[in-house]
Amino acid sequence: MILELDCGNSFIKWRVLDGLASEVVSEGVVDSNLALIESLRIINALSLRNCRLVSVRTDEETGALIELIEREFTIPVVCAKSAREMSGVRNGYEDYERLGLDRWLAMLGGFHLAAGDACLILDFGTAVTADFVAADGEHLGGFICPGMPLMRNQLRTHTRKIRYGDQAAERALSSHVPGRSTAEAVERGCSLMLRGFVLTQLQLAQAYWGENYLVFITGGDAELVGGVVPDARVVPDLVFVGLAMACPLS
Ligand SMILES: Nc1ncnc2c1ncn2[C@@H]1O[C@H](COP(=O)(O)OP(=O)(O)O)[C@@H](O)[C@H]1O
Ligand SMILES: CC(C)(COP(=O)(O)O)[C@@H](O)C(=O)NCCC(=O)O
Ligand SMILES: [K+]
Repeated sequence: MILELDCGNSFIKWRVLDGLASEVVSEGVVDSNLALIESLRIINALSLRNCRLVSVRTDEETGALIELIEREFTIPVVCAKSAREMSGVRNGYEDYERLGLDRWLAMLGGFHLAAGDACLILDFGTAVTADFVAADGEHLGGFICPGMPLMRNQLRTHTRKIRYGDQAAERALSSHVPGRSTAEAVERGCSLMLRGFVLTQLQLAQAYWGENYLVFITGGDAELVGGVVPDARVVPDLVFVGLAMACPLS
């Protein structure tokens, strides 16, 4: 079995594949290294052989997680690395190592799934990112802005009176009409910012490629922009698609 990890700024997304890497045996989202180990320990008949991971955390944090996994399961761990070019995609950053590895892998996955079309890849996590990959594999660049958790927390941290609970937040997003409570006003306001961001990305993609492009949406908060792009492909495991391409296990 293969353990796959996508270590974002807030959460670790994990999944266990069968020996042939063809089926997902188990998967989850955790907020710490220890929670990850606990989630894995309770899987019946777990027999890990390899681990591959991608991380946007510091080298120290990533190193500590790798050590923990090696110690706990005695398996080799491979880590996705930056590249100037891979699987037909050319990294568009001036300094290619600065491009977030989760973005890079989502691009590899998206370009692969697009099978020759240009693509716009949108990732809704702690941060929100947009990346443009032309049909010839050229990465034109992208955008980074705060995601829902950051926008919400900034408002809470820098105002005195924006305070509300998780349940009110959840209820607030049942519609996008002007809010009549703080929770509704903030949740709907931030959600509309994300939706507006998406529409702007679509305009740009259209200016580049007309109608000839695909939109991929991924990340834990992907559902916040559900319906904004009717033709988009929502691919929750897009980073894992790219991870398998960047870290093949023989
Ligand atoms: N099972 C889950 N556990 C935690 N967060 C989740 C879960 N499912 C969806 N989310 C949403 O995902 C968001 C985080 O997205 P994610 O892509 O995991 O971020 P990152 O990669 O930056 O850690 C949270 O704001 C939360 O709303
Ligand atoms: C943009 C990101 C913070 C997104 O991280 P996430 O929200 O998925 O945790 C991450 O890809 C990152 O740290 N990138 C490095 C900076 C860059 O891509 O230019
Ligand atoms: K991510």
